[in-house]
This record gives sequence, structure tokens and C-alpha cells, in this order.
Amino acid sequence: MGLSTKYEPKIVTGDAGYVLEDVPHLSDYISNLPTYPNPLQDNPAYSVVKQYFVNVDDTVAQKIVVHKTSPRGIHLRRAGPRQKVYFESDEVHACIVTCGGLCPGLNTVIREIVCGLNYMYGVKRILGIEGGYKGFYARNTIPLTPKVVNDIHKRGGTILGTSRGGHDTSKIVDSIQDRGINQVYIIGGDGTQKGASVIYEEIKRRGLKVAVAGIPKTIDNDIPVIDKSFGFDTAVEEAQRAINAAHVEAESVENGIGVVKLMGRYSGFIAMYATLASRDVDCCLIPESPFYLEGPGGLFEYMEKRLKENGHMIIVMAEGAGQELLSESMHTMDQQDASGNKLLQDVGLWISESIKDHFTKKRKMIINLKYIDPTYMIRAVPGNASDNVYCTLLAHSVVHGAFAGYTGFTVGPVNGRHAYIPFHRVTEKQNKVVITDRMWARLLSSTNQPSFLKPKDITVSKREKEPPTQLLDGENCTDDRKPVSKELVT
Ligand SMILES: Nc1ncnc2c1ncn2[C@@H]1O[C@H](COP(=O)(O)OP(=O)(O)O)[C@@H](O)[C@H]1O
Ligand SMILES: O=P(O)(O)OC[C@H]1O[C@](O)(COP(=O)(O)O)[C@@H](O)[C@@H]1O
Ligand SMILES: [Mg+2]
Repeated sequence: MGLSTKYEPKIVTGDAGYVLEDVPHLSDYISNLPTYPNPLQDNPAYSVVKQYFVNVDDTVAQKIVVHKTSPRGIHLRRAGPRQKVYFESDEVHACIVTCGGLCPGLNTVIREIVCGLNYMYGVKRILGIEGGYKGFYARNTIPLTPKVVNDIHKRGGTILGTSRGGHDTSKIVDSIQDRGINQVYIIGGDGTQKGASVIYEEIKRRGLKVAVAGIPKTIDNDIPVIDKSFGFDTAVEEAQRAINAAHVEAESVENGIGVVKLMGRYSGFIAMYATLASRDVDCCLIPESPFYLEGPGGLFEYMEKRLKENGHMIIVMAEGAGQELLSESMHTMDQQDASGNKLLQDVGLWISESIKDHFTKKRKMIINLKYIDPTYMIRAVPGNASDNVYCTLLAHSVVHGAFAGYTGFTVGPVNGRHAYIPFHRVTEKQNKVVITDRMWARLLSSTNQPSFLKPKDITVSKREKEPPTQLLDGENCTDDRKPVSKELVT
């Protein structure tokens, strides 16, 4: 897909166990780069701010719950405007690209990068690359100005278009070089950030003064290190409409069952938060928590109990839940999308058929099942108010970082403060719901659903996966397969 790279972390240590995992800087591979005073110091809007510039030494701790004797963990460079910048306004030729699946707030990020570059740093030349990575060499570009992007935050999707696959590193960097682009803003998920990382490596190899900056996008909230991804709140909010509809339908008929399928390929955050927010959900199924249908402790037994008690029930499931059961019963072949992501089977349809089969044929019960699949509806909407503010902060942070000469980084809030994060930290693993954390316990206690775990599994999983005392800072996993323990709210 791309040129192979070997990433070397940039670690700075200090007194009292201080460890900074820094992001690369243009001056790491280009010597004698001139610096300039930050134009923001003459900006009337910002002149009232007492301490506007971030101190060069400011860092953000990734671990905030620590014990007397525990290590302090890794720090990341704090995002924000620097006194000295490495680009002159007239010199900058920026581009923006959006890749991967849609997510509420994409247009807001584009808008705010354009406006941030223009209003804060006086940049006039900004190009939108159409249709994702392949747009660098196979599609048109759109000149972006504050006027062009003025209203786009009110629309879902991305005005630039997006795509999967088509990442050809050499062709992309050739296009960047040929067009004289020197700031590249790349908005996308885990796949996109991997792509951005190889673009950065190739640019460094060619010795170009080009800042490569990522803005993490994932509706599934599966990107680690950052507190949460933009668009997630909007998606959870939008999912309420589908759950409400399912509830109204189910309540109105005899033994009404509502099945709602939400996005969440490998991580069930949307389903978990939508369930917790709704209070109408009786069972939430996510990829991280294997379940089974038949027999004692299984889904069907629980459903029959709920129907007897309540006359109706609602199941919310993430699209990635129960995929192993599905492939067992349907003997399907693994298929992939253009980016190499596994294509999932429709678990909502499968479970709906299995439920109907069990209750009507085997249990001879009358049931009324309605399957609601709002998956694309929850990500095609514009960002809500809080996501829009969040997108603005992300966009400003990334622009400040590129102007300060940082490169090969992505940006996001870490324990409430925006930080610059090396690409490999957000691509080396996935953020997943940890079913031995308190948040999942809250969910189980709110729905009353079975955990589908046998006491033996719980003991083994506690012994194997958890540290002796719970220090939740994403340090309990080392690769893609093991989950990062992260609670959005504690
Ligand atoms: N390992 C990788 N190296 C280079 N490019 C990648 C890699 N993985 C994905 N990409 C590219 O990133 C883009 C988006 O990836 P995809 O997985 O579809 O979405 P997302 O970024 O939202 O996870 C695609 O154009 C894809 O070709
Ligand atoms: O847009 P597609 O190709 O239909 O893919 C749908 C997938 O995209 C997502 O919305 C997000 O995936 P990415 O963020 O990795 O692009 C998943 O929840 C879903 O499985
Ligand atoms: Mg992805």
C-alpha cells in the first residue's frame, strides 16, 4: 500500500521520572530553518489574552491517576500557538484531505482549518483535495477560502468527498512536491493516520519543508490516546431517535421486540453510550462482549423473561457484535473493502431472523419484531453544537502545530488538554470498551442483561488483563488485539 517505514519514538526524559514522547519537528531533518514572530501577536481578537502563547516546555500527562510509587507515565507536547513560527504567511500553501468513512463534524473541521489559517495566520493559498488520498493524483482540487467554507458546518458529509483505498505514497508525495504544498492537513481514522505517517516519512526522506498533520476522525471512537473522537456525541444523540422509534413500536404491540443496529466495527462505544443515554434498552450487544443465544444464561432465555415481565423489549447492537456467531451459522468468506477493512455481515438481520425462529417456531409464542437499521443515518448528519466547538479546537490546535514547525503528528484532547501525538501512538492499537471496567458494569446494571460471562471467565480475565490496581490510562495493552482501557466519563 505504502512505502515501509520504521518509526523511532522521540523520547525526552527529565527529573522525577518525567518522560516526554515528543512529535517530530521540521528542524529535526532540515538545518538552519529561519523562524518568525507569530502573527497572532498583532491580532486584535487575541491581544486581550494574557498568556496566549503556550510555553515551549508545556506538556500534558497521559496518565492522571497515579499512586505514590507508580510511574508517572508518558507526557505529550501541549498543543497551542507558539511565539516563534517556522512559516511566513505568504510562503504557506496548505492542503486539506478527508479519507475513510463519514463522520459528523468533518465539514466543521475543514471550515475551521481554512478560517484558522486565514484569520489567525494570514494564509491565502489553501487547496481542498477531492475524494480522499487518491485525489492527490487522480482528482481535481478546490481552492478553499473562508467564503467558500462559510456555511459548510451546517451540512453532513464532507464537501471534499472521501474514499477508501488508493493510497500510493510516492504518487501522493510527488503531487505535494509538484504543487509546492508545504502544509498537509489529513482528516481521517486509523487507516488514514497510518497513511499520513508514511507520507510524513517519505517527505522527511526527500528532505522537504512540508508539515504533515493529522486530525483523528472516527465515529466508532476507536482511536486510542485521545479522550474521544469528534462526531461521537452527535452519533450517540442521533441514535436516540432510532431507539425511541423502536421503543414506541415495541410498546404498542403484544410481545414487541425492537432491534436497533448501530455503527461500531470493532468498538461498541456508540451502542454502549446510546444505551446508557436512552434507559429504554434492555440489552446492548457489542463486539467486545461475546454472547450466545441458546441455553441457560443466553440471550433467548433473558428475552423470554423480559417479555414476560414487561411485554416488550429493546436490543441495541453494534454492527461488529456477534460476527463470529454469524460466520459460524452462515459459513461466509472473509471479504474486505478497498482499504483492507473486513466487511461485516448484517448482524441485525441475522439476529432478527434467529429471534423470530426461536420464539415463533420453537417456543410457539406470538412476537412482533421490528428491525431498525439507522447505521448510516447517525453518521451522515452535521455535527451537533458541542461537536462543532470540539472540531474548532481540533482545527486550531493542528494549525498552530504546523505553523510551529511540528510534523508527523496528530492532535486531540488528552485528559481535557489538547496535545500533539505521534502518529504511531494512535495507530498501534485500538480503543475498545473494556468489559471489566466500571462503565460496562454501569451498563449491565442499567439494562439488567446477563453479562454472558461465566464466573470462571471473569476470574481469568481479571487475572490476565487487569493491572493489580486499576490505573486507567491505556497502558494495559500493547498491540492491536488487546483493548485500551479508557472510560469517556468516570
Ligand atoms: N496501513 C496503511 N498505509 C497507508 N495507507 C493506509 C493504510 N491503511 C489505510 N490506508 C488508507 O487510508 C485511507 C482511509 O482508510 P480507511 O481504513 O478506509 O478509513 P479510516 O481512516 O477512517 O480508518 C484509505 O485511502 C486507505 O488506503
Ligand atoms: O462507509 P463504509 O465503507 O460502508 O463502511 C462503514 C464503516 O465505516 C465506519 O462508519 C467507520 O469506519 P472508519 O472510521 O474506519 O472509516 C464503521 O462504523 C462502519 O463499519
Ligand atoms: Mg478505520
